[in-house]
Amino acid sequence: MKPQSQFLDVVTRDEAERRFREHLNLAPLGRETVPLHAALGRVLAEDVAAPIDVPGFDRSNVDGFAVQAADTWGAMEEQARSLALVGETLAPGIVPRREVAHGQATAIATGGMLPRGADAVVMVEHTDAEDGQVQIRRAAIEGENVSYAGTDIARGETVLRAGQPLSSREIGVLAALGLAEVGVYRKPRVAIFSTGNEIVAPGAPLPTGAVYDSNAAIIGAAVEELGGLPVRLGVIPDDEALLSAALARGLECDAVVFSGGTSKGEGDLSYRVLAALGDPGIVAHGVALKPGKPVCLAVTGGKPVVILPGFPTSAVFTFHEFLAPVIRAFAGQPPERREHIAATLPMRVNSERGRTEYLLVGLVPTEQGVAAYPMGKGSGSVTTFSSADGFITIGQHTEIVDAGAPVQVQLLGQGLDPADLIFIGSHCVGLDWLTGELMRQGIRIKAMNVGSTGGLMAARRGECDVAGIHLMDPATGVYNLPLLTPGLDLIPGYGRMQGIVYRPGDARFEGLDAAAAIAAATTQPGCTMVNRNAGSGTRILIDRLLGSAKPPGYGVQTKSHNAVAVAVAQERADWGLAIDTVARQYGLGFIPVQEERYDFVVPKARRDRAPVQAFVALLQSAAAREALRGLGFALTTQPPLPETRCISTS
Ligand SMILES: Nc1nc2c(c(=O)[nH]1)N[C@H]1C(S)=C(S)[C@@H](COP(=O)(O)OP(=O)(O)OC[C@H]3O[C@@H](n4cnc5c(N)ncnc54)[C@H](O)[C@@H]3O)O[C@H]1N2
Ligand code: MOO
Repeated sequence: MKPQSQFLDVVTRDEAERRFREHLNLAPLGRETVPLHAALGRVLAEDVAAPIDVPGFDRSNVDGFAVQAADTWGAMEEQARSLALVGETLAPGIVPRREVAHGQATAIATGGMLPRGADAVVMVEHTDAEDGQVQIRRAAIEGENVSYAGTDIARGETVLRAGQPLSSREIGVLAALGLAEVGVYRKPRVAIFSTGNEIVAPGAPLPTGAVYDSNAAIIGAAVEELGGLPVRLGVIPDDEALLSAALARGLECDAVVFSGGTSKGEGDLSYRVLAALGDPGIVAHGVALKPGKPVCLAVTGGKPVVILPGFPTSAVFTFHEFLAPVIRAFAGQPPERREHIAATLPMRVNSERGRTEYLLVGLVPTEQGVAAYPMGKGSGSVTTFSSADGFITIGQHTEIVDAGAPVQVQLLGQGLDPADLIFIGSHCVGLDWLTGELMRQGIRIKAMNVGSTGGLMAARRGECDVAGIHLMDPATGVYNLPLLTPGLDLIPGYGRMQGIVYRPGDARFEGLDAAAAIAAATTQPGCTMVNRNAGSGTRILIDRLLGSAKPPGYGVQTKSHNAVAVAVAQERADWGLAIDTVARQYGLGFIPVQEERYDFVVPKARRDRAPVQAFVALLQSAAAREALRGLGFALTTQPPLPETRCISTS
């Protein structure tokens, strides 16, 4: 076997950033003029000084009569002052011709231009006009109901400054000044592509073993969010000539970013293509970061060129860490303001020594403050980044962060927006249906899938409203109920039939009952199983069925019903245990073994919260029961009576 080249120079995050920025000019790239209607979201490239006064004349704010205030003094309801009308009506846009002298008044509309001599306007409600006279029934003071010229914006005043992002409000100001176009920073053009023979553009069919290109979509949208213009070059196969050509096209833009093939494995060509760049070329390849270790940073002729690791979480993190601030600066956007909040880690976390680790977390408000749940699905996950609220940084010298440790969470969005109802526990498509219905009722839901045991722990700590669990007590064989502790209620859920899954037509299983199928599975040579993780209810059932037998594949411990089904469908294994709803999804054969209970644990202290009650009511509704039955779950025919529906332990 040919020796693998290793990362030659793994540097710290800060050192990588220093080297990268040393060769970049973090300033706007240039400016252009755009019409006002195209200015939304752009960044002003120049200070804007008002070319006119706004308003441009002394303006009446009401419909009424322009007067000299002194003429109205002493006027009251029962003691009106009579003024002579000058015989002109000042609608908006009319330039007054006649002066208002002592003892006179002019009819004026809201927005009308105040005539010479007048210094106040009396509202029409406080007057009566007839025969060329107006009776004033309320006194006015000088300036009453008048906006003087330039009070809103004075000519020459700097109203907006360079660097100001333009929202609808600023655009309104520019329009009020009569500006039809505005000078903004030009958007940096960022070339984006993905590499890998296995990467397929969304919309195309997905061959087995292939992966949809999520990185280019995430990065393209992020570039737009940062004020840049993505130039999408698509998916480039693992071919050095094609990659070089894509890079050359990319370098016509202001920056180039692509993902995959940086970790120096077989077929990882990306960094080799970058190695041909000079002035100065690659500045860092390998950063002591998790996720993101294989990120490769280069600069050529002042243009940043970055290879992101292929794994989506790693790609997004390293993009935001290194390239996002550069794109912002090129676009003239102000630097990002990063908000932190203090939280507590509910469970122990192990970290890799020698790498600064960014751990994505979901935040849950509790009585004691905020709990930060690790959302770790690994660097390969696409969903972690979108469902996390923030991340904590674990220093490169820390190996363990204990449960209960205080942590600082860097928020990904603006502020913490707590949900109305928090589910922590095991995932189930039945629960997906229920949460969808609750969301339609306007209830904001946060759901974290951490497994049954994690959910039960969260409920015990009072960190969730509802934990969906399916845990068998090994001593009694009873699901869920024996595991309750004081302070928890059990809301009965539904039954999920567990059974042996196999490929339809497999003569080793077809037509057998559970006992015969297990006997066949453990005696037929080469018949391979896929196991479940220790601690799961399904694993307990598997071990009961197998007794002392350990067939091939016993050591392969997947973490979900879906993973079992996929392994069997794709022929990495011949049989396993999963629930029938999942078996049906994957078109597998199914031999029923035993029903498991999927129930809901609710902390008593949260039982009376309106969203919890809405959940319980929904669960017991006829519509929900019908829908759950339709999904293949087992429900008792009669819902339990309200008094008995919740089984308490205290
Ligand atoms: N022997 C070692 N192997 C690996 C190391 C290591 O140090 N030694 N580092 C690991 C780390 S850390 C990471 S991160 C990954 C990154 O590897 P690459 O940048 O070379 O990425 P690929 O191998 O091309 O892909 C990884 C993974 O991501 C999927 N992928 C790629 N592009 C996309 C895309 N555009 N959209 C969605 N998913 C994508 C790809 O199919 C792979 O599954 O390397 C480790 N290995
Ligand atoms: O850096 Mo990799 O991103 O640990 O998975």
